[in-house]
Amino acid sequence: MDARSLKIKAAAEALTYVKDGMRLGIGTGSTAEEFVRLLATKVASGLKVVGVPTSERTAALCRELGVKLTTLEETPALDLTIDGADEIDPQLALIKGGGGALLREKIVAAASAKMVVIADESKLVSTLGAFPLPIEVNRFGRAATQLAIERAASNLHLSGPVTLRMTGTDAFVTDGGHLILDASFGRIPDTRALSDALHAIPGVVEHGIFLGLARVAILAGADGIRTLTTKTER
Ligand SMILES: O=C[C@H](O)[C@H](O)[C@H](O)COP(=O)(O)O
Repeated sequence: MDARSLKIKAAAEALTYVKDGMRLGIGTGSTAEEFVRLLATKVASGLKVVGVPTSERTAALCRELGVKLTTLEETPALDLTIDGADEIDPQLALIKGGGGALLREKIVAAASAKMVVIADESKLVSTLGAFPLPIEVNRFGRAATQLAIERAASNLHLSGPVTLRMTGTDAFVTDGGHLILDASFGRIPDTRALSDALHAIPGVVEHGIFLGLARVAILAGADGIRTLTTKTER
């Protein structure tokens, strides 16, 4: 089965969590887009939901397909967020931000009673970190912020290239107007320690380690769907 078919399978399973009247957080990325497409067909046949999109890209797709949107200002508490991930560990810690949407994704997930992650099973890893960690930083003082990130990582015995994300010859700019540094630290044994250390650096807006947010992971593979849940969800 090809990668897209697996994403569609995971997205279809996630749709079973969506109930009439729900306030949804709607993720970003190729897997989340498959979810939006399936959601839109349900909406067309009468399902009533409103969604907060986690990126301008997702917002545009929702508008195009007729999924009603709201904002966290109008709707500050959400029932359910469905989103993809770049890596998922067995405790459902995540790396996100491969598409640069990590800040809005984390705000939306944190505003939701439940977050369900959808992915193909290749995203499941025993320890996070093979995927370079996206770190969103303010444009001001970027080099100083990068140095502080490298020092904080070194204190945790982590090292590796930290590179400014580019699109062609220009720096990639997030929906919030910030830059992304991709940190290739390799395995991150203590994600909480790195998360706390990064949050303590002025200039770091947010990072792509998601802890304690996802409660369900729907993983599609050649043999079917596997659903992982956190202890609190069982
Ligand atoms: O910033 C982007 C998001 O965190 C995506 O959810 C993540 O990169 C996974 O994307 P995809 O489903 O395309 O692999």
